[in-house]
Amino acid sequence: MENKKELRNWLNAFNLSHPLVIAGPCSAETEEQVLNIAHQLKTTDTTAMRAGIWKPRTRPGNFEGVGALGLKWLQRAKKETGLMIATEVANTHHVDLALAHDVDIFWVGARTTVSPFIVQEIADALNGTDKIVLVKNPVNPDLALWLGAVERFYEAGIKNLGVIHRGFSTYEKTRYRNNPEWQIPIDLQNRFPDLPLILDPSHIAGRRDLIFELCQTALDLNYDGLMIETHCNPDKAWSDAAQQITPETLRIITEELRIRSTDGASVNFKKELQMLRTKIDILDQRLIDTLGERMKIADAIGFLKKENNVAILQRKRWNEILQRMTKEGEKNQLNEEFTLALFKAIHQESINHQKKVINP
Ligand SMILES: O=C(O)C(=O)C[C@]1(C(=O)O)C=C[C@@H](O)C=C1
Repeated sequence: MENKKELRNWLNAFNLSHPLVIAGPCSAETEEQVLNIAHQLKTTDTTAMRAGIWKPRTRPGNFEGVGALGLKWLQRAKKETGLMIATEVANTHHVDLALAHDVDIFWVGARTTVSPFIVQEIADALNGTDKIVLVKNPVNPDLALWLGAVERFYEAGIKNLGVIHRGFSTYEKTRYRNNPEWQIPIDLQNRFPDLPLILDPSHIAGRRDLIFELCQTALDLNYDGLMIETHCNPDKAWSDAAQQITPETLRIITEELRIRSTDGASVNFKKELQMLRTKIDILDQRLIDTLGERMKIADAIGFLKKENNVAILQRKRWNEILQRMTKEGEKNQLNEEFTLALFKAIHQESINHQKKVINP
């Protein structure tokens, strides 16, 4: 699969003056709930209503979705409001039922994207349709697996494709339910700049107070759309209550978001930007030269260790460096996590250099 302008055709056809908004409850619960939310969303920027019909839950015993019955409610919501309808499919049975109920947008969840077998089956079941298929990132931070799933749909003849960034599982507790790892969707954009990219802030945040800032970051990174969980009574939602917002909050959020242009048009902006980028280029060059010099010293230490039969890893020294550098980092307004990650990478490279010296 190669990047091409046509990948955006389905999105361009909407002719929107704002990012695409897909909104709706985590789960369809009752017909009344679905219709109530649909009518409220109709007066917002929403193009498509989402609702989970089959819910993949981490543990058994939780609410697992209303099943096919909910598709009838979605169909009615579509008829009454004109909104498109979107749901998650996780097997071919779901696909058949969603097709039979005229669902417009099919998304593949993070737990499905990890399985090439299931993705292939779903892709084959959708073959020959003109449905929009959105592929969520896999639970693990693996861009190749994510793009591989997209490619399976592409090869199966589905041309209306997009991706949804919903964050990545981590064992460590962070402020997010799923870590955004922004670098991964940025890499994805570099490879497929025309593949529509949608943010799912609800699953990244896991809590509603982070939704706005996540959406703004996405727009600052040129995302094409947002999929936001929206409920008429979020606190009483049957699943993921903490991360859902009301349609009214959705309206406020979309009104307050600042949409950026991909490049500034004014001559002054371009001049100023060029000047600042030149400064960055100079500093980047200095950084890389400095790192090169540091590795030459690591090589020299490697030779010394070899002659004296001393181990590469020197924990005491390494911890001293880490401590000193995180303090220095803070003085320079550098986030501790960043400084640690940077120096861990430098240390690893230094060890790699010494390994080559000691065991050539
Ligand atoms: O000080 C050393 O012994 C080194 O080899 C240098 C260095 C480093 O890159 O700073 C590399 C490996 C050790 O674990 C500690 C520090």
